[in-house]
Amino acid sequence: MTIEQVPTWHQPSHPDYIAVKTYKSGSFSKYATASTRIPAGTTIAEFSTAATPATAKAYSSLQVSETEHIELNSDLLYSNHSCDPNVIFDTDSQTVTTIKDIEEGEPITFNYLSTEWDMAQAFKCECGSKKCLGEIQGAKHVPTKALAGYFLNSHIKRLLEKRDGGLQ
Ligand SMILES: C[S@@+](CC[C@H](N)C(=O)[O-])C[C@H]1O[C@@H](n2cnc3c(N)ncnc32)[C@H](O)[C@@H]1O
Repeated sequence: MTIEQVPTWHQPSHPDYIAVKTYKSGSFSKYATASTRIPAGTTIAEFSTAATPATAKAYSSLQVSETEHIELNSDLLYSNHSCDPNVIFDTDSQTVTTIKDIEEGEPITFNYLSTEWDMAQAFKCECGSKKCLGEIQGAKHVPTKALAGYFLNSHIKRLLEKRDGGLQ
């Protein structure tokens, strides 16, 4: 298992929108929540500000192109995956935007399959959504039709097209 990253940034990094909470003991127990009610369509962060190139993909990195990964170096790291997410990480504009109204205290989640092709560390999803996809390993491991209806970043669309002709 990849070692958890010790925060090197000033916390909280995005207090206007994000409060980090802990929900269990042990590894990977932190999660980002809304520090206030956030309406749909709100850009809550620009991740280029603090991000640095990742030397290797890791549980903490975000894939931003077919070959590049970054470390976010902010509380955005604690955004968990959901198969029914409420924000998108747009790697072209390098912004995080809400796609639903999010109530104060609600987890901030995005679809890791929208950024990650073949993850360094797979996990069994605990999002609890009715449409939960189960094991999350990256878009490479998911049938194309299961990704229909999700926001996908341009590099994931290109990789799907190379794999099997794109969304069908
Ligand atoms: C970038 S971290 C997200 C923050 C993480 N919860 C933490 O405390 O560092 C990604 C890791 O969080 C866990 N994780 C994220 N979303 C999850 C989910 N829906 N179900 C189970 N584990 C999840 C997995 O261990 C994953 O490798």
